[in-house]
Amino acid sequence: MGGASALILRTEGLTVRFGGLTALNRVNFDLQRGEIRAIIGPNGAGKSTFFNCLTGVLRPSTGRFLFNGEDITGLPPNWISQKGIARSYQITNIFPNATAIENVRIAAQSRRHGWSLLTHHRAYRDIIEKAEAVLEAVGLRGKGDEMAANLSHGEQRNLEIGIALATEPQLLCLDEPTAGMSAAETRDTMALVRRIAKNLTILIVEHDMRVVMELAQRITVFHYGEILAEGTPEEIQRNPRVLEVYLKT
Ligand SMILES: Nc1ncnc2c1ncn2[C@@H]1O[C@H](COP(=O)(O)OP(=O)(O)OP(=O)(O)O)[C@@H](O)[C@H]1O
Repeated sequence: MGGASALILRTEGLTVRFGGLTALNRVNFDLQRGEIRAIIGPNGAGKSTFFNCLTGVLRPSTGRFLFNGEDITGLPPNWISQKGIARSYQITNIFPNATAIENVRIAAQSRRHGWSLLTHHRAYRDIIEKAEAVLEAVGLRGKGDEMAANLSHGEQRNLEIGIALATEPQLLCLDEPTAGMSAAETRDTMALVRRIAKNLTILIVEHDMRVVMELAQRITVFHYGEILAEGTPEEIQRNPRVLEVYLKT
């Protein structure tokens, strides 16, 4: 059989130290292509540090990670983005004084090398079409000309997902995508994540357990920078170690 391997991401002994503090300790983590995986764990467990390594914001102290079999440890964020890993941030990453479509278009352009408006009309048309498709995918059809600052909180969060999607990732890392959302917005965003998950692999850090249990196919639990448990939502919910250190707190 041809085609890409089932394994999209593997970390090997990923370790991050901040002075005397070990934020990630020899983490070995495998992610299958097409999965929706949640990472949970108490405050300070290392979840953000893990995302920061995968997106090139942080260089691990030791260990490495492979994306599609290629060691891309320590590459700068823009190179990692080119390889196909995108991240939607918890803290807003949008340009508030640009329109929704401009926000997505700028991200889509970052995918193209040597892009020039004057010489590549066709490419420009493609980019606009791409940006419109992305807006539609994140439920913002018809909002393209609105200033990002004027969108509701939920719409802004979905626009952030759109900005990440516009870079055409294979792996999308979502940082608390439903934080601060109303119940209705949370439901919409969960539906959105399910829709986009048909075409890519999703890694999600989320504190809202209902969201995690409903969305994720598998869950990895971090605790003090190590993987404490991994399994289906059902397995994690009845794992005594998880209950002890995490769900009860
Ligand atoms: N830049 C930094 N310098 C020093 N210590 C840091 C730095 N970033 C994170 N830490 C520490 O590393 C540990 C892991 O932090 P991290 O933010 O990865 O946890 P987390 O699981 O994402 O927590 P939360 O759920 O609160 O976001 C914590 O003890 C934190 O204080």
